[in-house]
Amino acid sequence: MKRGFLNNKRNDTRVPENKAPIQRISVTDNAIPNSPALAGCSQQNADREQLQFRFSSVCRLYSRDPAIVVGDHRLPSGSESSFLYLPTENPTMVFVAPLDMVQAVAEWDTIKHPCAPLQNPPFIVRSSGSKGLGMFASRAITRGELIMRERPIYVAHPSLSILPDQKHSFFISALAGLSPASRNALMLLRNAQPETPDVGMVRGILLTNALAAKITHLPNAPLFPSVFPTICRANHDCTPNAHYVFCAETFCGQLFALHNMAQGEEITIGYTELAATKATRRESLETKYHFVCECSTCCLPPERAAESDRRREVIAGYLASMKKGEQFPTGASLAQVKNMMRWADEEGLVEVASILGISAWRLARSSDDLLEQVKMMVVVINYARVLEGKESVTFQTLAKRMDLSTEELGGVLDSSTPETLDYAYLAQRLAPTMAKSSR
Ligand SMILES: C[S@@+](CC[C@H](N)C(=O)[O-])C[C@H]1O[C@@H](n2cnc3c(N)ncnc32)[C@H](O)[C@@H]1O
Repeated sequence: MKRGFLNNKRNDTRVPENKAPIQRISVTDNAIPNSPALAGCSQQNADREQLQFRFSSVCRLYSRDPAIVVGDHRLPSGSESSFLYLPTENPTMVFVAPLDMVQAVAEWDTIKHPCAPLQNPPFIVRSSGSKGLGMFASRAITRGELIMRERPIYVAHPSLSILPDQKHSFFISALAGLSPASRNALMLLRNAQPETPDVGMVRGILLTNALAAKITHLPNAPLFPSVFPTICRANHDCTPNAHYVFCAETFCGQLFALHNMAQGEEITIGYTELAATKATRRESLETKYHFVCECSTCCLPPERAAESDRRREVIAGYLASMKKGEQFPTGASLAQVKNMMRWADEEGLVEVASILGISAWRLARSSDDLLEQVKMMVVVINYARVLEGKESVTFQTLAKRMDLSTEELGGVLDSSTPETLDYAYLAQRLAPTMAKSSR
């Protein structure tokens, strides 16, 4: 048991001054939402059934609409953690963070309303053999198509998602105010983590399934580990055919198709850095997710595997030098980056190719080569459409920079072979905008 856990005499149950227009209620100990969530829920197996989802006895209701509960200061996180349940009538999501962040998110009106479910999403969830469950295309899917969009069930500040799981006390309180349906969905997810004193069942589920959410509305916020009931069923592949991206505007996780898929094909995402050798990828997957990857890239014949490793390693080196804050490493040439983009494309690594595309675009801009700038801009905008969809802020911002009418932009994007585009015409059309943006 954590030393001093029971002897903690701290009775200061004050919460910071409420700046937000949140309907704060008078704070009394044990005043927790009268949620059906307290009733406990049926679980996948006996262990899971034994968990009783109750707020810790000194969690306090801070606001009823939206429902915010200030965590018991004796919980492992200390007094900082708060739980925001949204929407209030049927809480399908809990947002776990320090109170000021919870308040900021609670003020953000759009997330109080559930996102509209996709009509007839093109997949089913079924067994994928030794991998457990997986997502499979229920019809042909086209590159760039939105496969799934859904709200997370659990979103936590990273400092609160790495807490030790002794007796599950923190997580049990965090999940207590969720609707039984949401809590069940979370508890039914796979737990691939070996049990240790610090990694119990709930934390194991979170570690196995969490995907990153970039909450752009919170300035300088880190990436929030987030758990989704369906998207988290997607298995890993070192050449995935789908891309997960979080949309802060709708507060939804989204899955986009990176390649055309046939009916019955498994829908996969990348859990780890894909611009890396097979040995590095496998080591990372084994450490974090406890499986040995046997995807088709990991099972290539030796010669092709060596070539794939060589390409991915060169790209990894380039990306690593970019991460040091450079737009492109000193001495990088456009031809070199375009060659790596071709490799990434041939490897089927769309996200990697798009990052290289941005670097190539910047190199073209620095060289004042208008035609190359336009070519790279078209490449980058096409990748943005495939990876994040036309509604995304990334795509919209890039489209704005193209300064084309919707019709012209449509022509640029719908061209199945960008090589046949009339770049000279485009360069002429875009010259004034380019001149402005490089100033
Ligand atoms: C987020 S879950 C994916 C969905 C999971 N298969 C299920 O049944 O819900 C991640 C876990 O699925 C399994 N998994 C995912 N991709 C795999 C792969 N390529 N090979 C083997 N197991 C995999 C591993 O146990 C991993 O820790």
